[in-house]
Order: sequence, then C-alpha cells, then structure tokens
Amino acid sequence: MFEVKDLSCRRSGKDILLNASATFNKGDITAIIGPNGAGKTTLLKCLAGFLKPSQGEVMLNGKPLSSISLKDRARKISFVPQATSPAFPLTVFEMVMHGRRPYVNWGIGKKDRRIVTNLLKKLHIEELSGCFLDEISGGQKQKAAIARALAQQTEVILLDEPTSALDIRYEYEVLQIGRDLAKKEGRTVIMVLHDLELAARFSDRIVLVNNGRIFFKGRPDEVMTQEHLRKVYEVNTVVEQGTAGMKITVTSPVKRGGEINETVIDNS
Ligand SMILES: Nc1ncnc2c1ncn2[C@@H]1O[C@H](COP(=O)(O)OP(=O)(O)OP(=O)(O)O)[C@@H](O)[C@H]1O
Repeated sequence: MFEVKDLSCRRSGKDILLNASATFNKGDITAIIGPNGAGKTTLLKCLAGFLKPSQGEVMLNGKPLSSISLKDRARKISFVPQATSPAFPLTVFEMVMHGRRPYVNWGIGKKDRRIVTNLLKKLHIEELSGCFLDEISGGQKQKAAIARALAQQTEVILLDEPTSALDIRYEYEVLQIGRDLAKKEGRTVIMVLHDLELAARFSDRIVLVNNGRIFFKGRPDEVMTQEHLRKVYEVNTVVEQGTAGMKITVTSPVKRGGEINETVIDNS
C-alpha cells in the first residue's frame, strides 16, 4: 500500500501543498487532476521522494519513504517527468537502459538488453533506438521516458502528464498500458492528467487538487460533478455519463468575483 499522511510541502518560503492525505491501492490507477498551479506535480514529486515534505510522510508498504535507500526506492518507485532533458547526449536505447540501473551491479546483461528491446517495441520506438534524444520529437521523447520508467519494473509508477505530447492513438495506447500494469500486474499507477474525460475513463480513483490542497477524492463519478468542477475550475459544465465514458462539456466560465465557494471539501 502506498499512502501519504498529512503531507505538506514548502518551497521558497511558500506552502504549495497542505495537509494532503490519500491512499493508493495496488492494482488501481489514480488520476491526479486540478487546475494549473494547483500542486499536482508537487504532490507527485513528494510521492517519488524527489521533494522533501515539510510535514507528514509518504509511506510505502508501512515504511516511511525517507527510511528506504535510494537504490531500493528506485526498484520500487518510477517517475516519468513532464519533460526530459538529459545533461549529456544519450540515445533512446541508452536512456531506456538507464531504467535498469537499480538492478545493474557488474554491467548490463542479456536480460537488461532484452527488457529494453521489448519495451522499445511495446512503445513502437524500436526504429529510434540509435537516435539521440535531440533528434526525435517531443512525443517520441515522451514514449522513451515512459519506457525508461517501465524498465525499472517498479510496483509504483508515477507519471506526470504522460500523454501531453502524444497523438490520440498513442495517448490511448499509453493509458491502456498503464491500465494493464495496474489490472494485470497489480501495480500502483498514479498519473497527473489534464484531460478530465480520459481521467474518468482510465482511472479507478481521482484525486482533485486545488490551491495546494486535496479538494475531493473518490471514484470518477463522485469527483466529476458539476459542483466540484465549478468550484475548482471556475467553469459551468454539463457532465453526462454515456456508454463510451464520461462526457464533460464546458458551457461557460463562472464570473470572477462571483459566487464561488472556496471551501475545501477534502472527504478523507
Ligand atoms: N521551485 C518552486 N519554488 C516556489 N514555488 C514553486 C516551485 N515550483 C512550483 N512552485 C509553485 O507551486 C505551485 C504548484 O506547482 P505545481 O507545479 O505543483 O502545479 P501543477 O498543479 O502541477 O500545475 P500545472 O498543471 O500548471 O503543471 C505553483 O503555484 C507554482 O508556482
């Protein structure tokens, strides 16, 4: 079980995440949604152990993350950032092989090469294997970053807007890969998404973040209500449940300085 308890994060003297508590179950996909600047990436980086909370703990299987060595952490939690820009030139193959580092003691073995080759095929980037990262497109780089995280073979996979640069086919494929990892392999998949309809369709649970706090969490149908979307995104919407999933149509922005109730609902 992966959870955060009463987590806060302070940066540059400012509280950017406050009192966040949430549980992420094995075999579930959780989407973290919320407006720009709400604190989604901050929460994800705290979950990855990249940002040190100013209060609270991230717990993995009953152990505080801070008590787990960096090498062990890298075998348990992988993270796909919003953008990838390595400090030195790397080919796609080398970048994905980086995901095997937590397992490599005496050099890269046959098994590592096989895992990387299979992932390049799975994400349809095997023909780019020898290309340097600055020779490929943003979407192709995004797929390579996802492949690197999958090469880590972790029980928790964190993805920050993993489909932002992908066309609709790969967007679907990547989300389906995430779903398979959760449902077929029992992994814990947590991803920041901006597309609310995709979040509703592919996730089991949704955490809605606003102003550095968890505003609401629950099943997609519990979270995606006209009231929540109006309070958090300041838009009026029509939310419909169809056979192909949830359809969310924005009908108008809510007037600024109007009736928005800023109350935090956090339904822990
Ligand atoms: N290094 C930092 N120092 C100070 N404030 C920061 C820092 N990084 C982010 N912030 C602030 O923290 C808040 C939350 O940022 P975060 O990146 O977590 O938001 P987000 O919800 O992921 O946004 P987006 O959807 O735009 O990517 C923002 O107001 C941002 O300006």
